[in-house]
Amino acid sequence: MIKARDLTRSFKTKAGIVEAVRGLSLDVAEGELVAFLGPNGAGKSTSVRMLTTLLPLSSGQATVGGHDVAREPAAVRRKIGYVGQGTGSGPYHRVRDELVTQGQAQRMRQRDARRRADDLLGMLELDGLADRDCASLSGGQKRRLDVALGLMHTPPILFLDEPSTGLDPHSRANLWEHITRLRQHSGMTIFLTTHYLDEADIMAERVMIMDHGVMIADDTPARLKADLAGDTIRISVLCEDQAASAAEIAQNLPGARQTSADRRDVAVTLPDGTALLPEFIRRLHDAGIEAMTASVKSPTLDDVFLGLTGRSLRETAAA
Ligand SMILES: Nc1ncnc2c1ncn2[C@@H]1O[C@H](COP(=O)(O)OP(=O)(O)OP(=O)(O)O)[C@@H](O)[C@H]1O
Repeated sequence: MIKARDLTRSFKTKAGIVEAVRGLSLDVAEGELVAFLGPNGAGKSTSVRMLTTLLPLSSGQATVGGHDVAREPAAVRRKIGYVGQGTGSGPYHRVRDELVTQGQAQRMRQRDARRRADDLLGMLELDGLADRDCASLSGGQKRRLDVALGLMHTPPILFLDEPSTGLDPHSRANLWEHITRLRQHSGMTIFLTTHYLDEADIMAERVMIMDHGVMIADDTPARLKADLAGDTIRISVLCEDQAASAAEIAQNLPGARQTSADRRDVAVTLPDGTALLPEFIRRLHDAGIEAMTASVKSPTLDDVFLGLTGRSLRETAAA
């Protein structure tokens, strides 16, 4: 559904050339939900803007919905819905009118646009708000209207650029409930950029991570976490002088990657912590060391980014 090969995009600025995207290649199959992650300035929006025909490519090639983004931009636009960060509705228009106007801009007949608007209002639970001014909607309702606007022409591919930024956790969950339901209903392909790592982890079947204009990882969240981060077992021992021996035992566990000892606490990162914890406790016991506390922590996508770059995505985003 989406295919890109060696996409590049640079910008001329007063300070020199900014290479925002440097040789991006990706494939997204029909019906997939893919999340695009990366710190600020990684090149995500530039990539999405190229794929959605909003920005010309510097070089490379991309097809979306079977059409070349550079040579057939109008055909691409018919195949995609785009919900950007600042997309939106005119504040003084009524919700249903806004949808119908959008449909007509997409060359739908008025009758079809009205019917589609009513369907989407129902699916996104906005039907009670059809006659309200857009300006009076809550943040969550507004985002659902943005999604409805992007879907008026029934596109098979939906680009969502940070759809839930600024929403409270309840509204985020609610938006995702609706997007999931729409997807089950229509089998849409969804390309999502988000700053919320938990959102990407839970919602996406595949995660692509960008950094400094290049793709540095592309896999399912589960495989990324198992291959690039791993579980962390933490134990505490009775006294500080046992910690170094405990760390040595930890380092010899199958697949152990990284161990650390801090006073009475020892941590080890390895592929399957839950399965290896009893073995670790047994080896400690054989060496005359008792674990006073023990826990296993599953990795997050932030641990994956940290493993790849040595930086935390959360902290980079906050900075
Ligand atoms: N029109 C432009 N002119 C000059 N530089 C630009 C322009 N658009 C983007 N850039 C630069 O290109 C790089 C990538 O920006 P981009 O917006 O694609 O990153 P991003 O990953 O989407 O970041 P964010 O998460 O903050 O939205 C940044 O260094 C940015 O400053």
